[in-house]
Amino acid sequence: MRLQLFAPHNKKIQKTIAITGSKSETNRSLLLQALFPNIKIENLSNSDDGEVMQRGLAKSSGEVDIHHAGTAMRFLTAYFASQEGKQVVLTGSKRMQERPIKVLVEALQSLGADIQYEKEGGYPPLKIIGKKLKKSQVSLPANISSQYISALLLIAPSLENGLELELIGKITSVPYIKMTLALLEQIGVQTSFEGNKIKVAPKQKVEDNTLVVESDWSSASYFYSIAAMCEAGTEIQLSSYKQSSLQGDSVLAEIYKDFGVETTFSNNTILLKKTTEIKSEHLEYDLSNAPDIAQTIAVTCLGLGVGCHLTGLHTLPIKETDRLAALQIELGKFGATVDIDSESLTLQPQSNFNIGVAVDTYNDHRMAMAFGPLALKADFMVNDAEVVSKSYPDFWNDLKTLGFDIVES
Ligand SMILES: O=C(O)C1=C[C@@H](OP(=O)(O)O)[C@@H](O)[C@H](O)C1
Ligand SMILES: C=C(OP(=O)(O)O)C(=O)O
Repeated sequence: MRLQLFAPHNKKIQKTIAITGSKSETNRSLLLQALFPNIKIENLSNSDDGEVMQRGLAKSSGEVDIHHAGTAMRFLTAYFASQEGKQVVLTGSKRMQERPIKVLVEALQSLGADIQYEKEGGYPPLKIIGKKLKKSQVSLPANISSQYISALLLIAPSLENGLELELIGKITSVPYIKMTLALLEQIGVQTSFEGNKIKVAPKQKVEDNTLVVESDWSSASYFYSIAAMCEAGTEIQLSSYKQSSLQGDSVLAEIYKDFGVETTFSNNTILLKKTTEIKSEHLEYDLSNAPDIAQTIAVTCLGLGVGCHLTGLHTLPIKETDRLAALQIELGKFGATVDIDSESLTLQPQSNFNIGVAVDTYNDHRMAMAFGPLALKADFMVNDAEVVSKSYPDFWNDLKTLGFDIVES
């Protein structure tokens, strides 16, 4: 589906949007619920990634296909490996078969797991024969994806002696590891994270518990970008959010102050207010703790004619697509000058945009959603716009609610 996007007539937007639960919290909560069935979950994500996780957890044999969902791939690998009596082939989309999983597989194998590669070594699909894992100590590299670490931590309370992880190298995407530990703590599991060591105590049963998933901050990023590109006086209210979030992407509230967007928290909502015009001509952020908002920020900067230097982006080449390469190409279509290396992106400021461009999305929901707000500055098209369903199926409808004119072309 190709969509043509046009800006709202009124660029002083005043609207309210309800966003569903964080996909990261959802997929962790679902796994914990599979281990401890007396856990209840509220405000689940309605994303494809949440759905494939639910379907995967319901299976105990045959093929489990998690499509593009990185968290489902990594979390289910650990889950099935530790479930005696279950035997599956865990697979995913063509891209998922290019996303590395060796670090996690080797860590699980050293704990005693039976996992074999069905095709290329180091990559899905995986043949997993579930076993009772008896060992409780493992070391693994921490600089490639935090999802390997979260996957191990999530199954840790169900292992007879719990788990001790030693993390090697610089730890990436740290807030996601802390989110996993916080959810374990919420269900009564003892954890500690000191230096490069994480410990999780075993737990056979947990008290009845309801995990209330906060709405998705990565999804909120697109509304920050819209607010930043709108006229002063714009107010966009989003629910349901907390001031003390488990999601690292809540750093948006700080970052977007630089773009003239103030955030007010009240009664489980955030109000994004565009107060002032941006003053800087060049912005710099280290996004190693919040990699999923890199595309949003790059496009906001393009829209506002601001230059930026984004660092800490070393995980972007192994996400849904190589996001650094994809950004360089697609920002370039609007006339932008973009330099990339293996962990950073630099955008030069510019004031005119090419119009009528067709943005390619590379099976990456965030390529589509990050560019969406740019319709406030230039009419353009988005190819394969349905990709948004990976994390935010209602995205285009919510943009229409804000007054964007969106038609299929
Ligand atoms: O644990 C999680 O829920 C996630 C961790 C991050 O991945 P990396 O740790 O691979 O950067 C993030 O990009 C992804 O969208 C979700
Ligand atoms: C990187 C992402 O997802 P995952 O790794 O879970 O596929 C994302 O949603 O931006």
